[in-house]
Amino acid sequence: MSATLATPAAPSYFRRDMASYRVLVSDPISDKGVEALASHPEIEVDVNTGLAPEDFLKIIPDYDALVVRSQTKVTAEVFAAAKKLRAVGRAGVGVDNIDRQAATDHGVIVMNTPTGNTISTAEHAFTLMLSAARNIGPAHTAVLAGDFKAARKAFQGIELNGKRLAVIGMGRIGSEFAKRAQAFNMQVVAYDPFLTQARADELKVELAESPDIALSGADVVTLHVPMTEETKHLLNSERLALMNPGALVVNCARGGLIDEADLKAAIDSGHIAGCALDVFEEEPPPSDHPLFALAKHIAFTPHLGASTNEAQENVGIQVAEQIRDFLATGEIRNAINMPSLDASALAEVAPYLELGAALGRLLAKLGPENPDSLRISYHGPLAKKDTALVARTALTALLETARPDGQVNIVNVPTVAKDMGIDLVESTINAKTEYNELLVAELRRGDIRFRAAGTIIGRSPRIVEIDRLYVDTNINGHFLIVRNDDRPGIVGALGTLLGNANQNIANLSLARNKSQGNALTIIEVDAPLSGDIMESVRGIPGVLSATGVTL
Ligand SMILES: NC(=O)c1ccc[n+]([C@@H]2O[C@H](COP(=O)([O-])OP(=O)(O)OC[C@H]3O[C@@H](n4cnc5c(N)ncnc54)[C@H](O)[C@@H]3O)[C@@H](O)[C@H]2O)c1
Ligand SMILES: O=C(O)[C@H](O)COP(=O)(O)O
Repeated sequence: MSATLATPAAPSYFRRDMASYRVLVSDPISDKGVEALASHPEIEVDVNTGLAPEDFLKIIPDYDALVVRSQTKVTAEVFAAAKKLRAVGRAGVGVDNIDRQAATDHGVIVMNTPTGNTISTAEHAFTLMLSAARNIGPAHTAVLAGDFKAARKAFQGIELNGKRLAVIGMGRIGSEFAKRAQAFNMQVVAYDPFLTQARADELKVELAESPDIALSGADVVTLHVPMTEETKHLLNSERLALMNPGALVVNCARGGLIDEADLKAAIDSGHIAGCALDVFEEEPPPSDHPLFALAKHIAFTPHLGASTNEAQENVGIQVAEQIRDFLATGEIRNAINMPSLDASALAEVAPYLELGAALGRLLAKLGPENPDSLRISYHGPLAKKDTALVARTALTALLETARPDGQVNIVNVPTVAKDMGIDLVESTINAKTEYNELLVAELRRGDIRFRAAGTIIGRSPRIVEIDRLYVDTNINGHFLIVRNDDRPGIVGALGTLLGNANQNIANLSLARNKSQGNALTIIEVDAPLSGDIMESVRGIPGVLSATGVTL
């Protein structure tokens, strides 16, 4: 399963220079997903599910990417051990089993597949609501046990027609649940901090301004929010008390959203009729879980919301394609810890990513030490393009000089820069420049400022300005950058010195600062310049400063 990567479409800056990638799939995903990964000639896939945490820790250092569902716990300890890891793909929605901060700190991108299991999960949640309302589970068990007659008396159901349904979390799954409930003639009220009145109108649901308002007088509540510190135990005894007597609770999102002890107490008190749960605070739940003692209006499933062939094929293939494309081309889709950049946006801004990296490396050599900010401005039509990663790329290249060996990358660079006290400031400027589009990078320490700029000519990035002097140079190669008095003979002396040192000159760019009587000379050479050559350059009369830079 390994060979050489096809011609990369992405900027080299996003890829590591390596022959192949190893991907570990540590939770079961569909065969088609595994095939989509393994079909890439450069990707070697190992499917190794159900690993004990200590075994997982032992093998994770060998992998460049990891694919999980909800079982594998990708903790800070895992990220610390996973020195080669660049990406974690979640075949599903919830990422609460992945330590997002640790991933970001270690420069690992985390992606999920947000849409692949929406319908299956909404259908499952809806099925759970119907089951609890009509006692399907307990009645089924009673029939099998020969208690047909008794069960007909015991299992009086709840009709949903006309009942008030509170949907907490009106995202993808919540919205699909609401549509199905409307087909059952339920009155839907929704709470979601990101739900606009226009969207609520479009979905024909009542918009509640708070969870309490949504729950007040509700006959059923269904939860569809992510599990976070803020949403933990969002359904507790106070909120359950707001619901109508005889109400039902449905949860197909995450167990921790409900205080299970409060729920049990509310059911025991008779205020809440029952519950339908696909997820539990602890998974698997203990077999003597207090809620399992209930006899009526209950429906429990073992986290099956996304477990259909259709959903698993969707998320398995999606995650495989996302990881494959990220490793092979740098394309970023559905990332949760950095901006995404799809294939067409990536193709459009790829030359600017290369240019941003070159400007970052240049400023690291020529700009002030101990900078407090890097300012990136986008001029002309570039200002309207998807530049989200250009500034990150420039900042990464700048900081890489201080933190080599892959310690900083486009994922963790905001955190690293913050720790170093460096602000990244971006701006867009519509005013015309000499160039159609211009990318300007300026490094500052207090009042000291140093800037460089570049543009794209054809498809080639060029540096066109250094320290406000116009130049024209390539962005890759070895350069001698000299500040010198603006008088005859200096360029000749530089050429002679380099010739004597057997250094071939590939290109030369000159810029004169007439008002100050000095000039900037940029000479591209075939090989890096040694310390001795640099000393000799600095010794040429009229040379004010000289720096050797490899971009
Ligand atoms: N049981 C399963 O197998 C299964 C399957 C898929 C998803 N899930 C869970 O369902 C959750 C929802 O999935 P989705 O695809 O609809 O996600 P989504 O991102 O489309 O929707 C989540 C919504 O919750 C809202 N929200 C966030 N905090 C909130 C709060 N405090 N109160 C109210 N709303 C809040 C968001 O604004 C968003 O609209 C996931 O986070 C996942 O944990 C479970
Ligand atoms: O968040 C999700 O996508 C669901 O909880 C599905 O989890 P699973 O992939 O472990 O079934």
